[in-house]
Amino acid sequence: MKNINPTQTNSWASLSKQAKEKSSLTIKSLFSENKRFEKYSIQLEDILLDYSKNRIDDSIKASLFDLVEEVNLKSAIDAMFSGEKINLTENRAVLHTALRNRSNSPVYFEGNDVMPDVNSVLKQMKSFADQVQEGKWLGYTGKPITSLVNIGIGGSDLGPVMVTEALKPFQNPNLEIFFVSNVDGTHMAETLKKVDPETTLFFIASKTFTTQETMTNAHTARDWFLKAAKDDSAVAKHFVALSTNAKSVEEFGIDTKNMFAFWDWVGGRYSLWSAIGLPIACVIGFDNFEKLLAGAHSMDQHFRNARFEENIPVILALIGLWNTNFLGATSEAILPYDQYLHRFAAYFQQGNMESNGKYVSRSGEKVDYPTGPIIWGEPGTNGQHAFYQLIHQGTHLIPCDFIAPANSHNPIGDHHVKLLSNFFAQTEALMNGKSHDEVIAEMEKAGKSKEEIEKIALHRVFEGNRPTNSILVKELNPYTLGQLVAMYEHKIFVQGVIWNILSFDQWGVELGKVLANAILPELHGDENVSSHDGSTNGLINAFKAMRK
Ligand SMILES: O=P(O)(O)OC[C@H]1O[C@@](O)(CO)[C@@H](O)[C@@H]1O
Repeated sequence: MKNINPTQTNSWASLSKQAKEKSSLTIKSLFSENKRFEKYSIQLEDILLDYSKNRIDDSIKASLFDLVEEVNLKSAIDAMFSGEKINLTENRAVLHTALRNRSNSPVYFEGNDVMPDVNSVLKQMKSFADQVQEGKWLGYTGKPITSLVNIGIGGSDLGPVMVTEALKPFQNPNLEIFFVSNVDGTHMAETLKKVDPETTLFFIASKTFTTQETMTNAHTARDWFLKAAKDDSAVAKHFVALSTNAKSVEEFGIDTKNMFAFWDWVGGRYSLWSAIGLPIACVIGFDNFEKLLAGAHSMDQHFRNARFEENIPVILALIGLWNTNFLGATSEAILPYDQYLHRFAAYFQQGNMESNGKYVSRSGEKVDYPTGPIIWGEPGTNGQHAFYQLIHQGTHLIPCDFIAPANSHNPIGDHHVKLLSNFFAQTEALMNGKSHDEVIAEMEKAGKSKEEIEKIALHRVFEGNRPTNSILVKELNPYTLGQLVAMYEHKIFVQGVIWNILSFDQWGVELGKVLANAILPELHGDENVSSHDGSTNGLINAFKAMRK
């Protein structure tokens, strides 16, 4: 992959120039051109992306596509899919796409086709998931497993949480799944209240099998379990490991035949497609897990083969880049109008911010342009009653992705059309706003006095011109969810390439862990500490005083 500073490209210069010259460009005015919706929307199978409500005209769009040519995106895509070690600082390949390579065509890493190993783990996962689904995986007292508890954090938690919540309609009604991630004892304590050791299966999910939170929770779960089972041999029936680290799995006391492996070329935040997805497969069934993989594979094929001008992840990446680097947005909101997707934004907080929250470029220099945005969001319509005030009338530009299924799994009464009426209305309102004249006319029509109009009309004006993408999916199911997740994964990849940063390591999470390990022993005992700055010393000593 080439090492190109994007700001040195001709297209970046053109985009900068256009951003200045077209600063008064309004989205609304762009719709005077007919067929804008047709030109600025794209459909892939059952997913429609409408990106017409953005401050982008044909010449800006052309320059954005010139940019991906200048940064040689095609060779970057090929490098990733062909197993090159593009994760330079960890000297690893990035091949989560191989996990869902339903074509089974060879994928080479260091000269070896990884597909036989991928398929072998999938076969092991299927066998296990089928037993759990059919009530054939029995606990130490001979009862079928009914409660699944995933113990993991970050990419070993967020993906399985998001997917099992999103696909709740596909869950086996005889099974219940719980997730423990925080080292806060409350998370484990509250979960253990809900499960029975005789019928509970624990998934210890950790790529490294060293993460403090996960190992602490795993030991606590095992102690809790053995208090009831009283026999170490029972652990094998109630604990499985999802990891790349067989040695540490064995040291924990899990038989490696109960270990589901994955590989260093799978990043934690890209691992739900791997053995980390075993709890997903157990609760929705392996057939549905395969549909999830198939959806992601379909998006992979689209991403690899579609012309950039008709490439959904590339389009989303370029719109995000325009908003971030030329319109000054610092965050992006993901607003799913589907309650089942209530953890979707949280998932891509890690996916996006742990990938592109970087300030050093591939060449080791500090970048002088914004990189990864802050990702946040909540389901609609709840967000409308919480933070849409700021999105509509705040001082920040907040590009939003609205996502909704055309069909609900719960078609009760007129709920769904009400939900979707809000979905459509919000992007319309964010684009068109409401002018001062419109407000005055509205208030006059309502019989408001001149004084009242003068007093509050300005507060009721909506500037509009706030950019949004709308993503309409026929139905949220394993296949379309797989497509949506892969779509955002590739958007993030494309932006990392353009920003010339390394999207697949995460050195930024290390310092806090190291300092916490140094502080931990200081929290025991009564003596005051003085080894830190005044604030940290003061806080630690106050903590210790409060505990007496
Ligand atoms: O799966 P594991 O090795 O326990 O890591 C958990 C999470 O911790 C990190 O913050 C890396 O330390 C995330 O990247 C990762 O998903």
